[in-house]
Amino acid sequence: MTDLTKFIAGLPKAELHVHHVGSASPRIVAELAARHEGTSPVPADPAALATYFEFRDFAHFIEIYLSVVDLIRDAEDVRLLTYEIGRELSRQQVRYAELTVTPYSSVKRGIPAPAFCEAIEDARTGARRDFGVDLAWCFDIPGEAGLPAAEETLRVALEERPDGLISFGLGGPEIGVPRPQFKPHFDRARAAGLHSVPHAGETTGPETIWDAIRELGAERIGHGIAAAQDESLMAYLAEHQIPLEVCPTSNLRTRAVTDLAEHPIAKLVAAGVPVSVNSDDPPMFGTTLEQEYAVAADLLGLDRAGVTELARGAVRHSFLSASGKAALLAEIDAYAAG
Ligand SMILES: O=c1[nH]cnc2c1ncn2[C@@H]1O[C@H](CO)[C@@H](O)[C@H]1O
Repeated sequence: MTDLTKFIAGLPKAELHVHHVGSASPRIVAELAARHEGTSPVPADPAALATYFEFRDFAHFIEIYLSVVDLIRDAEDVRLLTYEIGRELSRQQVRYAELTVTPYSSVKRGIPAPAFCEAIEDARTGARRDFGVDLAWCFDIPGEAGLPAAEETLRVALEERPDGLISFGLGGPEIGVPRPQFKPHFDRARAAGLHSVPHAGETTGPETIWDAIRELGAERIGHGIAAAQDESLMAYLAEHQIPLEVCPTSNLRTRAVTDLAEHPIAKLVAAGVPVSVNSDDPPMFGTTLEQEYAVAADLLGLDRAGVTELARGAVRHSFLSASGKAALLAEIDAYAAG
């Protein structure tokens, strides 16, 4: 383990772009697959999952992702999965994470919204108590399910309003899922005090990011790597300090980029675009947040001060309270000075 890797391992962190079901560890996925033996294509053997999580392209990734979503069949599955995510985050010194949760996918599979929200809130309480990790929720629309999913996601957000809910997002494929159709839903979510953080520019071009800004009022962009194709967009993101939640290994494994050496994060940073580094769906991509910091350090030529600044930036870009930000920034600074 290099000195920088050791430094990253102990560095207090915030994670802003990590998906609920996408964070299910091979052990949890295998346990759920065994519970539902014979009714799912997902292997019940953790070792076989590595092969199962190899993706031909983004559409194939979504297909595999949804096969794991099918394993989440009751509130206890939801609670177990969410609590264990807290354990894994604490192992990486993550103090705060904004977890992207897709209530529509579970409600559609028969888990009532109140039970779903109670389960994630139980896990949130447990993660804070047992692991010292503060979880917050982003409720996202699974874009491939269109307007019915948008309506239901907004209804659950506004009617259930779990304590940890802080933002409203849009995930799933971008191709064939134009962002403007969701303007009414984002308008109502923002009017209710939720932050707007849609995915855009992951698998489509800069125009999707412009739509996310102009139509959905995006305060941050999920991925947004296509901004590197549009100088005026990068200048706009830099001027208005609209951060990109960049997930380098995700982009490689879903084939959004062909080679890490070609990843546009360095171009984005050079243009002054604020970025954070995130793991997205860590077990599915064979990565961790720690590893993403190491990948970013490599791509950006960062030393200890550089990765410390990455961690500070994620805290600044987060929707933590001012006091929460101050406390975590102070902890990061104390660690870096040690
Ligand atoms: O990298 C990603 N991009 C877009 N959507 C993603 C990603 N990772 C996980 N999801 C999830 O895929 C589901 C599709 O129904 C959504 O729940 C979205 O949150």
